[in-house]
Amino acid sequence: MAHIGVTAPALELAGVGHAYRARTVLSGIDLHLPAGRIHALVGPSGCGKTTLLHLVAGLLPLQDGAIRNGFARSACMFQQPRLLPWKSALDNIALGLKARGVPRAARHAQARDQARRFGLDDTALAQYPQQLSGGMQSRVALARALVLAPDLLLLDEAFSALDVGLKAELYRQLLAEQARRPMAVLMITHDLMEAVRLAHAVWVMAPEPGRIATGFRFDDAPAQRTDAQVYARTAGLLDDATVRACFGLDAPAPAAPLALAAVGGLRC
Ligand SMILES: Nc1ncnc2c1ncn2[C@@H]1O[C@H](COP(=O)(O)OP(=O)(O)OP(=O)(O)O)[C@@H](O)[C@H]1O
Repeated sequence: MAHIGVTAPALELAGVGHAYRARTVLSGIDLHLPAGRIHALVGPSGCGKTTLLHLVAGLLPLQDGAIRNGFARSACMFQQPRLLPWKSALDNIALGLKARGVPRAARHAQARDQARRFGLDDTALAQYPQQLSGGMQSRVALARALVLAPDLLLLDEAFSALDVGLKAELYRQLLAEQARRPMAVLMITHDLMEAVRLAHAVWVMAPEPGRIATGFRFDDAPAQRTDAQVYARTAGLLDDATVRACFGLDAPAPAAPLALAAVGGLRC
């Protein structure tokens, strides 16, 4: 893997591309994610978001460009909780700690601690994944990622299968965790509003081949954002001609375009 010369902990992508056989699905992706920031990559289905995240996570070999992950500890959460069915919720949360060689009593104590912050009590922790609701399984999956105290968290459509109430709860928990212990988060989603709610920067991808078409910065703390701000900013993004083109939407109505800057957004 090629290296890029930077010193501060950051995730750096330069000119990253990928092809499946002869088909190029990603081209020329540049990204700089510093510590303590949340960046969202949004784009239509099939534009290569998961491929990009898998390249960052090292789950796919790098073909083109350079990726430098300057963070010491990374963790991932996927759309499917991917829990081990033969292990209790507690053991699932403690799995990564076990892989790191943390002794049983210590890893269970850390896992319990993390689980409590996510509203998982001892009864839930003793259960096996198939005994838990989908929402509980997602909490276990997020706790399993965060118990590792990652300084880079990769989220692949982690919340997209959840109902609105549970989404809001996991958003709160993620942001509370970030306030407690700042980490960089790279999340991919096709939900523009989720990106606007959680991220400091939203990068919008165009398809065929997948590439970053435009980006927006929101400098306020995600945890402080009100619903009204999130709705207004999402509407502002949806008013942008480049964003609309990326999602295959018609051109915006000519009347009264919403100035994104008026609701605290800046084009990157
Ligand atoms: N293993 C593979 N072999 C061949 N083509 C693949 C493979 N994985 C993904 N693709 C194709 O590459 C393109 C990008 O897929 P990818 O899953 O990265 O997109 P995505 O933006 O995450 O999509 P979605 O939002 O629907 O999950 C798609 O056209 C997909 O069909």
